[in-house]
Amino acid sequence: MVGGGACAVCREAATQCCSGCRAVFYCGRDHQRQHWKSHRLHCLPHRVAHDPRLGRHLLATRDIKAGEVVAQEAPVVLGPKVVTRPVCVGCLVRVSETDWHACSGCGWPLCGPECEGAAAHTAECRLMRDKGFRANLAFTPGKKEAAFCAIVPLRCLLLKERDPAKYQSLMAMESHLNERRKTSLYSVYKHNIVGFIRNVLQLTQFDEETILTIAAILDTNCFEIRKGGSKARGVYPTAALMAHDCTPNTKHVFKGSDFTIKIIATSPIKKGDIISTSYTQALWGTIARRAHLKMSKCFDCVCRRCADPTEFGTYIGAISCSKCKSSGNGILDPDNESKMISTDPLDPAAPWKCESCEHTIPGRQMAWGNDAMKQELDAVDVSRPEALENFVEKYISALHPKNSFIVQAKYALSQIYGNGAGYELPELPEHLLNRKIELCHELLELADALSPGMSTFRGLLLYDLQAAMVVQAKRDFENDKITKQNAQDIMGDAMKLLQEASEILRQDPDMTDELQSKMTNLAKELELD
Ligand SMILES: C[S@@+](CC[C@H](N)C(=O)[O-])C[C@H]1O[C@@H](n2cnc3c(N)ncnc32)[C@H](O)[C@@H]1O
Repeated sequence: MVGGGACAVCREAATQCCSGCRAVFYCGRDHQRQHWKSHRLHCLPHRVAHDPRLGRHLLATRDIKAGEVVAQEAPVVLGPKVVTRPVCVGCLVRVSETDWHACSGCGWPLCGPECEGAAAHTAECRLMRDKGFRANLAFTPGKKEAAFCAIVPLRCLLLKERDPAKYQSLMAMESHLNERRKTSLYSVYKHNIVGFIRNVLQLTQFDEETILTIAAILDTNCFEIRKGGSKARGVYPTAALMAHDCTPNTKHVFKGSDFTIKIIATSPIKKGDIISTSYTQALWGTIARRAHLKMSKCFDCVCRRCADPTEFGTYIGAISCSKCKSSGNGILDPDNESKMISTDPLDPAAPWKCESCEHTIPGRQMAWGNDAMKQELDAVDVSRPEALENFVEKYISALHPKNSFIVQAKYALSQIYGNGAGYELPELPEHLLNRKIELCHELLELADALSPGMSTFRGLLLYDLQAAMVVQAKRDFENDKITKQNAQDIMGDAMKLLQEASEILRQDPDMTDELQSKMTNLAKELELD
């Protein structure tokens, strides 16, 4: 029981609350029973808890099944990311760098005149017009821009008058401003965000501290939104309370034009368990994930995956042991699978040691090596499969086939083969079709360990794999390589994968139509004329 409120039925002062959500109060059992019929539709299975390490977080108030909706809410504020390719400030869809509509009121990019009156944009547009400010922007094709960084902080500040309750709920969020203030990013924010709001728009009623606090609240709490052609960020007060875990038990999707977030359990969550999300990338090794979480969210992750030097047996952060690979006479043994792992993954300074010999590497050296590999992979043109294949070939022996950098390149390849322009499944040559299937199997094995259950990552891989299997089976049958029975067996297996993928992805609005038509087509193809 937390605090008190008004009884949901009679509005009298009440101290008993619903044990499911703890958000609704009752004066007694009769009114609680009476209210249950309507409340059960809204009673979500979480409550807010607090602990010294996590701060506020969400706990399950009952057992939750995989696939169940845990929470759903509209954003309190929405807008472009800090650094982004140009987007429409009305509906947040990507716009072409060279062909966009300048808002007649303030000059900011819109996708077209129809977004001139977009609700998200009207208040700031009026303000800029009143202040005589007009944005004069030019964008370079393919380049991300920092010009949009002040839009969301401005929208937050404008809430103070337009919707004080929302402003208060925003200002109550964690900011980590003291840690962030010392960073070079916040020196840039002082110039770009504080300068724009206080000097350009003359909103001098907001001091530097308030503006930077808002920027820090956004950096700590925003969800990155990717939906259809839109890329944006938004604050969702309940969803933002979810703690991070590198193997989270939820995923989220965004629905509708208001980008409502829907949080869905990816694995069964027991009553009393922490409801978690991931603030980082599943395919990064522990060094990269922990450094990213420290820099972007100001904490040291100590989750089960981070604490396990093998990362659940995947060895995704490990590298091959160079001593075991070279047999002493200068000849490399490509089949030697000995790996170096951290002696204490929660301590970045701890040495790394081979599992089979006494060879060690200082922790700092591993961190530098990771930075160097990251730079090398970032420099690869990910739209060119040959460049990615060269990267894999160059490093697969020194790293190992399931090392994070190799796996990231393999994931990019699995996306291009079968989906990229010029690499669509029906036209894919046999060797690339085989490669696609091999990559999907390898990545699925990793997903089973690192993003298990109903994660979007697993769902998309299952979906991709079945599509490739169907094309391969049809081709092999047409070329008399397999019998009709063999082909139908493979298609039957593909149908099972598609059913699982559909179960996982059915809540994703971007996938619903495609899944339905795939199921219908595959059911027809099972006939094989
Ligand atoms: C999006 S907020 C979550 C809500 C926050 N705990 C609060 O009290 O407002 C993110 C912050 O929560 C804390 N946090 C979340 N997950 C954590 C974890 N696994 N370990 C330590 N701190 C965590 C960190 O302070 C992080 O910057």
